[in-house]
Amino acid sequence: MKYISILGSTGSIGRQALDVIRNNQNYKVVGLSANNNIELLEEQAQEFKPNIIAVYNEEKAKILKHRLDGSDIEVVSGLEGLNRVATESSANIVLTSVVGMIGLIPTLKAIEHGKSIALANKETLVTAGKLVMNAAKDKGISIIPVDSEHSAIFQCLNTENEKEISKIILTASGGPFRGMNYDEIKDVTVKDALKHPNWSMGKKITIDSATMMNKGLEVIEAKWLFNIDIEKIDVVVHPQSIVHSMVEYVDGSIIAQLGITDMRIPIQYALTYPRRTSNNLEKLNLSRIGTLTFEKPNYKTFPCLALAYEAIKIGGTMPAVLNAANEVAVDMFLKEKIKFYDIPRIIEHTMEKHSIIKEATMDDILNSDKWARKIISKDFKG
Ligand SMILES: NC(=O)C1=CN([C@@H]2O[C@H](COP(=O)(O)OP(=O)(O)OC[C@H]3O[C@@H](n4cnc5c(N)ncnc54)[C@H](OP(=O)(O)O)[C@@H]3O)[C@@H](O)[C@H]2O)C=CC1
Ligand SMILES: CC(=O)[C@@H](O)[C@H](O)COP(=O)(O)O
Ligand SMILES: [Mn+2]
Repeated sequence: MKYISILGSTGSIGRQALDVIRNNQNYKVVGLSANNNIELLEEQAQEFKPNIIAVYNEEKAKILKHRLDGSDIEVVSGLEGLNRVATESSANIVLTSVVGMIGLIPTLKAIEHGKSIALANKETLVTAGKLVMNAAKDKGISIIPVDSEHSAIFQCLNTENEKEISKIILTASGGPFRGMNYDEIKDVTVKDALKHPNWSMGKKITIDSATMMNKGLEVIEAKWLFNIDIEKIDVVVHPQSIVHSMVEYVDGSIIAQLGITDMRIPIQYALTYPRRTSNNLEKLNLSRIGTLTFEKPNYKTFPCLALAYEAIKIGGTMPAVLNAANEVAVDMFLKEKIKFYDIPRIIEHTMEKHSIIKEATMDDILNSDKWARKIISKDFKG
């Protein structure tokens, strides 16, 4: 039996993970968490009977605590609450599926407590990849990727010699605005940007896919996860999202992982690794799909992808600044306070103003994140 805590159980990944667990008798849920959605969290708690649940929002936590009074489930709140769920003593694996850099500290705490990590929260590695991977190495714990591209690469690397890799090729759907030009995209609405062609996901990552920042964040995530030079990470647009990513070897062979667009497959793989288990999900029918196509990304129309490459090449605290600026800008776009191309404009402006710290400590990273958020509220919210 494996014991799991899920950070962000009410989100898209969290809900799908619970669905995987419903069909897998080898898992017992011991911790769950949400930000605000206490209705769903309560339902999940009643079904899975964890030892502890965390609600980030203090007021909502009080309400849920009152409702669950007399039950065996402990209700905790705030960042401290997330840390408690991440380090719950009976958990041996933690699925990090909160959105945003709020996932960083609980993930680190889980690592420090020797928990295996099933990593969906890409912002953790984007902001502090070096420190997080070093902490995992020191503790001898594994980080198994959940992000579909990284799960694919992880599977393509299995059994191969790392020295023989010539590059990693991340596939990108191109998002809802693939093939369109600046004039066609500049006035898009939030509703337009939330129409991902292939995947059903949370709002923040769906906007990231539309700007292609998602692929930029994934390039950085891949660099740290697979310990590979940024020059060896390529992006190719693959509108069908069937090839989840590829690894090219020095002899010219490319190994790819293919599958339907259902996150329950990489989630299940991360939970059952190194074994594979059967499930009731639809199987990929290649003859029905017929054609798989590939094209170059358009860095001009999607400047966020270029900004992410720039941030990781600069290194130090810059990726944390890129990430913070992106989180704030996406939130402003979702609230209809800014237009689509203001997202890369805000990120670029914030990166230009930042004085980077090269050998960054965790405090440097957290302070740079705070600095970026403050600068944006000063320069753009007036
Ligand atoms: N969805 C997908 O298919 C994929 C997602 N990912 C990555 O996985 C992560 C989660 O994405 P996704 O599931 O789509 O996101 P969602 O927005 O659907 O869910 C986010 C989860 O995090 C919780 N949360 C949000 N803010 C906070 C906070 N401040 N403190 C504590 N909890 C918080 C939410 O709680 P509440 O419900 O109460 O708001 C919810 O449980 C992201 O990093 C994303 O990039 C990676 C690959 C695919
Ligand atoms: C499902 C998943 O892993 C997402 O990150 C997805 O890849 C987003 O699609 P884009 O390729 O459009 O960014
Ligand atoms: Mn992905």
